[in-house]
Amino acid sequence: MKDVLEVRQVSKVYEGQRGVHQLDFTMERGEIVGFLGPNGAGKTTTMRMITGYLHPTAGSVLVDGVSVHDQGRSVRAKIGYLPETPPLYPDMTVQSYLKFVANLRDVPAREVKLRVSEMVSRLGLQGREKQMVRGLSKGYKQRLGLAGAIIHKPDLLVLDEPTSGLDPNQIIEIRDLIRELGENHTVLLSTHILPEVSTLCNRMLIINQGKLVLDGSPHELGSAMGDRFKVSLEVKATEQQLMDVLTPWEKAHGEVLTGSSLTSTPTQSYSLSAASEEGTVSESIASDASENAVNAISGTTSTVRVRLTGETAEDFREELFYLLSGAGLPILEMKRENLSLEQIFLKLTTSEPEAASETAADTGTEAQGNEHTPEVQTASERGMSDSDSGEGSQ
Ligand SMILES: Nc1ncnc2c1ncn2[C@@H]1O[C@H](COP(=O)(O)OP(=O)(O)OP(=O)(O)O)[C@@H](O)[C@H]1O
Repeated sequence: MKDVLEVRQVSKVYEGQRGVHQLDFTMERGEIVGFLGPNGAGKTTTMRMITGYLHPTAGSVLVDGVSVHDQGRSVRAKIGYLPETPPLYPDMTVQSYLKFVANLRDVPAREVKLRVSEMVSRLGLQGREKQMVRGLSKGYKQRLGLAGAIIHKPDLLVLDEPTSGLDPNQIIEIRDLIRELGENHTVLLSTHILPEVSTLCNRMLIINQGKLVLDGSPHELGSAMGDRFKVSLEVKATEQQLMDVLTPWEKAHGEVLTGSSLTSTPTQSYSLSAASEEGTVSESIASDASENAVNAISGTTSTVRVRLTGETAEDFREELFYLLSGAGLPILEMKRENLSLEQIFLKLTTSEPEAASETAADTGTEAQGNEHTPEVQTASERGMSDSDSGEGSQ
């Protein structure tokens, strides 16, 4: 499929200060791409260069194969842009503003009336045509801004934080609108709201300190970053009973436990280490035979907590459920522990500049193995590593 947008080795330097550095990505027709990054990462700079409002210091931006900066006006007709603060005129009515933008965007004179009424109904502005812009709520101003951004039927829609400052109801409305717009447009959308990316976008780009550090699908990010499937488990069993069942499970995944120490000592933490780095192992076992851990099996049982890591990102919870229930060991709790989008974002954007660039280079802006991703432990990982630190401690 032909790329609607090509961003080729684009850099922007502001008075000696780096805005963005050698950005390189493309967008296919019909994609809704989330553009994420911390404050000052370079999102607005990138969007302004894509839409032709800012000249890159180096590199080029092509829309439908034509350079935005060489072919100016004709290419800009293919682009719709909603800046973070839409350029609305408070003293115009909704209708007169839309007419004004239609003329500005070279909509043929005979089509303007029809196009304005199309926008009014598409963006849910019916009944407000004669209302002054200044009297509109923020949500309706955003709708009007969106109407202005698409009135000339652009191929590519660039939205800079379109839901920023809206209340939760307005956010839902605007997201629904963006989803609808995505049916007919290719959309690049910057946001600080991570769940917005999961619900709206089929792909996301993360930028940090002016460099692209990740390009991938929000749903496959974890596995693309080498995040293997993890669960924590609380089982009503003795450790011996549990490991009788789990050791074959580990072996089936090609792993062998070494140096395991599963002696039951109430309220003490244990660690198991894997035979290899790639280990599919129960990484940490904490036995908590406090008064809450009622002995129930054979009169000698406590509850055992265990954390299992699969070899891959494949979900093994169902298999585990049948395995343990078949062995008569009740699962009291099973919790997935994979990286959330927030944790992935933090991993990629709390790195040092050079680490960030290495990550981009390593991934080729495609997420791959996590060998070079910065080591930022999550709170739960930190918790686990505390107990892990005395490997095999008893
Ligand atoms: N006109 C300018 N002159 C000088 N430096 C600028 C200018 N505009 C942006 N910058 C710098 O370029 C970098 C990227 O800024 P940009 O506004 O693109 O980031 P952003 O990701 O959009 O941030 P935010 O999420 O806060 O809107 C920042 O270091 C910023 O200070």
